[in-house]
Amino acid sequence: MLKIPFLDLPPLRGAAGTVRLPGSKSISNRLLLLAALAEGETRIEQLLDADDTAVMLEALRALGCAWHRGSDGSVTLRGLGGHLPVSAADCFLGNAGTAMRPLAAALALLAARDGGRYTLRGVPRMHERPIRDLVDALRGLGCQIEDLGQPGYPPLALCGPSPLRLAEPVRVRGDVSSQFLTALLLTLPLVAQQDVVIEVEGELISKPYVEITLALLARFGVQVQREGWQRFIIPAGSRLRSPGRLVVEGDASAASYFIALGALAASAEPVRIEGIGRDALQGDVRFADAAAAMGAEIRWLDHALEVKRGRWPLQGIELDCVAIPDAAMTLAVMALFADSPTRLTGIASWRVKETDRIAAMAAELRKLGAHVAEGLDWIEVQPLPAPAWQRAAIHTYDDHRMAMCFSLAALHPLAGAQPQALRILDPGCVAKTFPDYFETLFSLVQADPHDVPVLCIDGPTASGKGTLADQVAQRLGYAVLDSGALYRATALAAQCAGVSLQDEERLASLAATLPLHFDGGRCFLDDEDVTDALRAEAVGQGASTVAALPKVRQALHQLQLSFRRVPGLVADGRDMGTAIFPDSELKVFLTASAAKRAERRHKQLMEKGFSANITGLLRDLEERDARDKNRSASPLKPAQDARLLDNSDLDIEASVNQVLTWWSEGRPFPG
Ligand SMILES: Nc1ncnc2c1ncn2[C@@H]1O[C@H](COP(=O)(O)OP(=O)(O)OP(=O)(O)O)[C@@H](O)[C@H]1O
Ligand SMILES: Nc1ccn([C@H]2C[C@H](O)[C@@H](COP(=O)(O)O)O2)c(=O)n1
Repeated sequence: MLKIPFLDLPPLRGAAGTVRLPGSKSISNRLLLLAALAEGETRIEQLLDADDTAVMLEALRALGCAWHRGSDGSVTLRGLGGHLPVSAADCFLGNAGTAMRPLAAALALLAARDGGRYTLRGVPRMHERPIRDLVDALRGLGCQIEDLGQPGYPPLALCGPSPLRLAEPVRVRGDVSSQFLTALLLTLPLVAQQDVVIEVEGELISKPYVEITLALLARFGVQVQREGWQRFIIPAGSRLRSPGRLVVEGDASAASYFIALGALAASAEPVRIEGIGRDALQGDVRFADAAAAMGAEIRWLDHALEVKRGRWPLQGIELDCVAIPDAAMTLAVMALFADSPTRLTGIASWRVKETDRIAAMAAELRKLGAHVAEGLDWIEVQPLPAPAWQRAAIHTYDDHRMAMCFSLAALHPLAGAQPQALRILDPGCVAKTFPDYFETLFSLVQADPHDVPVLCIDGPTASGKGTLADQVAQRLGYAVLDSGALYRATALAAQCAGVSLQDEERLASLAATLPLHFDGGRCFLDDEDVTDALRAEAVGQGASTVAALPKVRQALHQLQLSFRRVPGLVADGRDMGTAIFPDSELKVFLTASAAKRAERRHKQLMEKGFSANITGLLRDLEERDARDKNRSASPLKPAQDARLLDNSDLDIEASVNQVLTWWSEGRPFPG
């Protein structure tokens, strides 16, 4: 997961491969609530593990529901059988509408029936998201609900006891959010000693989400009767009973980004999306039909779909999106790649989501250069001609879907536009529903290696290159190449195989076939973790010796180039800027006095439990400097266009900030 202020996506030109979707948010949070309220134990597999489910799980724990996570990621909940063991709790629900609405209903009804006082709060945006229609419906039933902030919005207190009035139909508006109806449907079985009737006022939106609710209630033994979409009856005696084990299907809204990716960029091999298929419960799966209408070639399978580019350019569509409100955002970005306008209607609910999505979408599409018109419940996007694409920093409004759908704009070279970086601000907001979204995207996309930015940090031993490279890479969301580790691994492998450090041929063949891989910051030769062994001074000296051999350097060249992958690379070594990535955007030559470097290395070795003598270290590093500088093959020296940074008197943070300042200066973004 990327917790960084911005992520620069390089221009992307293709896509292929397989993505396994995270569990559906809507299904996950409905199942969590049902399982917590039901009789019996429920094991939920492939539950979404993201911010919105985390706040739901924490709230359930605060309400007395015991649950545990298995090693396979499943969550098992011990159902409360409709009775809360605590009479008071304060629950923080972040910005999770799928937690706030049904919990408000459940706690209001249970407090009315059994007594108690429960409070529900969220982030500031949650306190701007209307809940009045649900609160009015619950008050109509006799529930006591206190507005703790602005009336009609969270935070709320749900209090009781108070007599419930279940004889008359409960009326709820259905034209703002279907979640109000869902909240009542999920929770009224708790008090259904008699038939309970819900009547919907206004035209119900997002009906497929209500279908999910009804299907999941059926899995918990409650068969809701309905007359069209206006009247629902929860039969007397309904009880929530655990079905035991449930599997969450993949998130259909999240699938939309990969369907669009396939439609835009998969020309040879498809993008295969696993976790939903033909019989998916979620309405957003119908996004695939909209994508097909724009030109995508889609193959439906039982539990997957495969998407390729069909018609190109895409064609604009006019679509009532009332049934696919979340996924519809992706269509607005696809519209840029079409040859006729796209008009999306029936999206009034966008105004009250994580942000005002109509306003946000229009503002950010305009930053890219698009012509956009908007109304109360519609948006119209004109195709973006190749020369009109602008370099932009996309604001994401703490809205995961803004971040995910705008990432597709990095495919602009496919529209013939000038390749340029696209900045996504606050990319970590995807944690709400898809914490690994960007990592997943990177595993599927293709870029021209020369478009993938590289930041080189070269310099003498112990100057702090590795430390600086790691921290800069973390702040940019980029990968790291510790090229010294490749020479160190060659020296270590030679030592283990009894190969002389003068035998250039054998050393080169060892280097060319090194069984080396990196995982979670650790370095492995075959299956052996050699991270610490590589740092031994003797191995460093051996590395310096083998690194002077041209054939060894040649043997490691391609391996180093292969680290240049989307979204970018920070490479540290001696010749990153001079020999391996001479076209890199920023080359830093990092130095510090020999005395400072010896001091730092001494401290570093002592901390790792190696014995070391500072005078010996100073002598060794001066010897190593001399060998690295004076060898004929790629000697240690600053590239002509390198920035020099002497960090003898700079701490790590100051060095990192200096490099990030240089980096930002070199790639300005408007706004
Ligand atoms: N600016 C700094 N101020 C103080 N200590 C630093 C600074 N930069 C790095 N260090 C410390 O110096 C030690 C050596 O740093 P590091 O391992 O990053 O150097 P290096 O240049 O990558 O070395 P090598 O080339 O041998 O791999 C580490 O313990 C690190 O924490
Ligand atoms: N690009 C590189 C990286 C490293 N070396 C050599 C020089 C060093 O003495 C040795 C170990 O590197 P370190 O881990 O200390 O950075 O490898 C090189 O020649 N070129």
